[in-house]
Amino acid sequence: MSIIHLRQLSKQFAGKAALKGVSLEVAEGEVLGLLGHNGAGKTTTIKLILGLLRPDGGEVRVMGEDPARTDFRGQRRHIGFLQENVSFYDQLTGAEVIGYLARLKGITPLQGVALLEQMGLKEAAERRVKTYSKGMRQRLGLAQALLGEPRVLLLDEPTVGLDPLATQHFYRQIEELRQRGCAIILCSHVLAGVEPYLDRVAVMGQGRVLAVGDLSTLRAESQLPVTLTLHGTNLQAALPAQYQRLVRQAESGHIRLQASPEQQKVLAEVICRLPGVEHFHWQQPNLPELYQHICYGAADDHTTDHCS
Ligand SMILES: Nc1ncnc2c1ncn2[C@@H]1O[C@H](COP(=O)(O)OP(=O)(O)OP(=O)(O)O)[C@@H](O)[C@H]1O
Repeated sequence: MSIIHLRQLSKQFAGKAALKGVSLEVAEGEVLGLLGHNGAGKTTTIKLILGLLRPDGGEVRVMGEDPARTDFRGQRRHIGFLQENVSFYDQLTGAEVIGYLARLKGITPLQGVALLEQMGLKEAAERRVKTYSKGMRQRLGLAQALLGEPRVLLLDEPTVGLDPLATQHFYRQIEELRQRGCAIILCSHVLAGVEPYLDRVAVMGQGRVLAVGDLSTLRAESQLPVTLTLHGTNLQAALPAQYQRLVRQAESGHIRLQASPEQQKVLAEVICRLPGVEHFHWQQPNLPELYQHICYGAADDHTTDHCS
C-alpha cells in the first residue's frame, strides 16, 4: 500500500519553478533512493511531504492525509526526519536533547535513552553536544529521527560523517525498519555501495523526476552497455571477427568487451563455445553510471547548480 503519494507537484520560489510536476509513490516497507544534482528539488519534495511547505499545484498524501493541514499533527509523530547538516542545542547533553525531542513527539524519554544506546552514544549521553564529533552528531540525528518507531522516515544525506562501521550499522537499522513496514526516502549524493539497500531509485533533475524504478528497470531503460571480462589464453585470436570490435581491453590472460543488452544473449552463447576460456563474468551498469546517464542524457538545459 502506498503510504507516500505525490501527484503532479509544482512549487515556485520567487517566480522560479523548483518543482515541475513531480509524481512519486512510496509503499510500506519500501526504501526509495531520491537522487539528484544540487538544486534538483529533493529537499523541496521532502518539505512538502513533511507539510512544511504547501504545493502551488498537485497533491500530497502521507498516510492518506494532507500533511500541510493543521489536524495532521497527530500523524506527524509517525514521521521521522533527519535533515542534512543537522544541528542541536550545543549546551545540552545528548540525553537532554533526545529527551526534549521525545517529549515534543509525545514519547517517553526512555525510548530516547534506548536509541542513544542503539546508536553507540551511551557513554557520551551525559556529555554536551558541543563536544561531539561530526559522526556523533549525525548518530544523534538518526536517534531522534527514529523516535516513536516512525511509519515514514525521511533521511537527507544520513551517512555523511559516519565511518564505514557506523554506516553499515545504520543500513542494518534501515533494513529492520523496512521489514517492520516503514516507508523510507533516502536522499543521497553518495551513490557507490548504496544499491543493495534501495528498492527503487528516483532521479530528479531541474524540478522533475527524470527516471524512477528498480535498478533492473533503470538498466533496461538506459540501454547502457554491459561489460564482459573473459579470463583464459589466446582469447582475442579465438574470438569470431564480428565480435572483435567489441573488445575494449586485451591483455595476456584476459580480455574485456562491451556489448549492448541485445548483444549480451548472443555473446553468452558464443563464449560458451570459445576455446581457451577459463572463466568469465558480466558486469551490469552500476548506480553511479546509471545516474550519470540519466542526468546528462536527459538534461535539456544547464540551469542546475552542478552534478555532485
Ligand atoms: N526557500 C527558498 N527560497 C528560494 N528558492 C529556494 C528555496 N528553497 C529552494 N529553493 C530553490 O529551489 C530549487 C530546488 O532546491 P532544493 O533545495 O529542493 O534542491 P536539492 O535537490 O535539495 O539540492 P541539494 O542537493 O543542494 O540540497 C533550487 O533552485 C533552490 O535554489
